[in-house]
Amino acid sequence: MTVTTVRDDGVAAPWRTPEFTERLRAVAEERYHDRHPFNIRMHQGELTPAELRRWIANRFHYQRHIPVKDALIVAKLDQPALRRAWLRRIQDHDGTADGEGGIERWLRLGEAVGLDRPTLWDATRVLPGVRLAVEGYVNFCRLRPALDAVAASLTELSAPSLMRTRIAAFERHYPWIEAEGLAYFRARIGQGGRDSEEALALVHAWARTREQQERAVAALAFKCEVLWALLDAVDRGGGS
Ligand SMILES: O=C(O)c1cc(C(=O)O)c2c(n1)C(=O)C(=O)c1cc(C(=O)O)[nH]c1-2
Repeated sequence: MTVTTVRDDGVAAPWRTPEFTERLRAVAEERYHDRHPFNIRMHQGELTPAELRRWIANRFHYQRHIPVKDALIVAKLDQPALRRAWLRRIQDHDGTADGEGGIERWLRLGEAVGLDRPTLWDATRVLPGVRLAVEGYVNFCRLRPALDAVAASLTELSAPSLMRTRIAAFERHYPWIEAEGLAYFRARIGQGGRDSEEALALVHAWARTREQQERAVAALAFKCEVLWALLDAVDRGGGS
């Protein structure tokens, strides 16, 4: 039970840092897509090759838009040090030259399951629900203040643990996928841990009032829904 302190002016006092952190972590854990039935089936080794290909082709649509939404966040930052830190995320995905970066690693994952690059880039396999979920996330970061957009990225608090589970599941249940194809997930363990700690520090610095703290928690809940809706669409399937 948490006690809500209301000040004399009737405005709820801000949560102290440990309670605020606890609330953010609770959302990132309890509503995270590692609990989605599709991910559970993936981890139990129950996905068919066609289902894995469907997930990889549709998740590419998310991956290719992450640097786009990060560029929208950079445009909201007015300090060189903040922009420098956030620009590194774009570099993680795009690399500094052709043949590098997270998008390249995801394309190689696609090739490891038999999806060629043009098929991933032309987006013909992208399901309507996935398109909407990704657009919802990009537009959220376009239209909301930096606090909300950065707080939404905090799903990454739970991502490193999911990456470890996923790598173990792929090695055990889907040996037909070459180990080299899993490089994307291996790289994300370190990147996700570092990104989420940096984002958490920014959210703590910027959310000074209870209203701002509640906005941050709501932004994170929204992002959990984006990831959940994306997997709902992939789970349901349809199309090729
Ligand atoms: O595979 C996943 O389950 C997963 C989840 C998330 C996430 O929690 O948002 C990201 C990623 N992967 C990812 O690869 C990634 O680059 C990434 C960036 C972000 C973000 O919101 O800025 N989330 C995620």
